[in-house]
Amino acid sequence: MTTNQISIPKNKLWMAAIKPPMYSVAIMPIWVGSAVAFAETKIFNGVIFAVFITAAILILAWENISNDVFDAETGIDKNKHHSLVNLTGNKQLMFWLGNLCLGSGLLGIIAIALLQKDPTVIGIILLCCGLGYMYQGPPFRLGYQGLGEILCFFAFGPLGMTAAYYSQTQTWSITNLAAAVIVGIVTSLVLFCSHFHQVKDDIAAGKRSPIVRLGTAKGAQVLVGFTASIYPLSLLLVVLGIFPIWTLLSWLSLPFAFQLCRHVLENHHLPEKVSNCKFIAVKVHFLSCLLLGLGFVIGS
Ligand SMILES: C/C(=C\COP(=O)(O)OP(=O)(O)O)CCC[C@H](C)CCC[C@H](C)CCCC(C)C
Ligand SMILES: O=C(O)C1=CC(=O)c2ccccc2C1=O
Repeated sequence: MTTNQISIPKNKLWMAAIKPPMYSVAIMPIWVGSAVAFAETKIFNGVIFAVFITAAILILAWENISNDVFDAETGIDKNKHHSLVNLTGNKQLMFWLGNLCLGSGLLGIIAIALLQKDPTVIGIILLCCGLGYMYQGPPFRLGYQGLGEILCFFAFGPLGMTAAYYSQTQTWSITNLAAAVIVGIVTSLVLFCSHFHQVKDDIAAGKRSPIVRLGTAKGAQVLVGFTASIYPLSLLLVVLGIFPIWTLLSWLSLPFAFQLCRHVLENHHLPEKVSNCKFIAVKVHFLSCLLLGLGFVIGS
């Protein structure tokens, strides 16, 4: 532990460990999927929406708590003072707390399936949880091979949003899948950003994150490409008549997208400066998804 790190107040470490802003990534697929469902069918069940959002938050809490548990086993988090395992010194407790969150989240999903008299949503969410486990759990640990962003895209994009749409309508939708591509990309951007400041620890632990593979300079260019892609993509979907014109409201997130790209292009090689880029990416994600969903509701 360096002197610098010792001086971080405990409450700040706890906030960094719990990562409250990150939970918007669990909420947005449910919001956008339900908004597309409302736009297409005029169906909205508030109880199912509220239960699904609570369940998604609990499932993401499991993902994050178990991430600290599994990372404690590989040693990659030995310098991460805001790891829940390092903060509590009790890996077993964290393991069971994570499982409690997963169990409670899945109970919410089961409740939705019972209300619908249809197990489809359970199947889709179990698939998402499977991807979440494969990201970090043995023997897979696919995140260590740089495959996390692909898993993330499918879990929060096509799968998560299909589950949300289905939970409202018990049908499927191509428009929802098109919106899921945007939500999936912007969620994976958050994960991609989280690697820039961790290159040294990742290499030491044998984790070949996308930034370890590409290098920080190329990684910054890839980030700009993917960030920029969501805006013309949404425009194209409007021009093709698949999205209502109001979905272009999501372009109001552009100032944060510019801030993100500029910040990472300038600081990709400076861990202490680039470390906050994940939270700028969360702002891009939050605003673009919030407004995308709103565009569907207003345009319906
Ligand atoms: C735990 C995640 C990232 C943290 O990664 P990392 O190990 O680099 O972090 P630290 O440096 O802080 O240690 C996120 C991983 C996301 C995963 C690929 C997919 C998760 C799927 C969810 C379980 C499904 C939720 C879906 C929802 C819509 C119901
Ligand atoms: O702690 C993190 O870095 C992340 C946590 C998390 O739950 C998540 C979910 C979806 C995309 C990215 C991330 C993280 O980066």
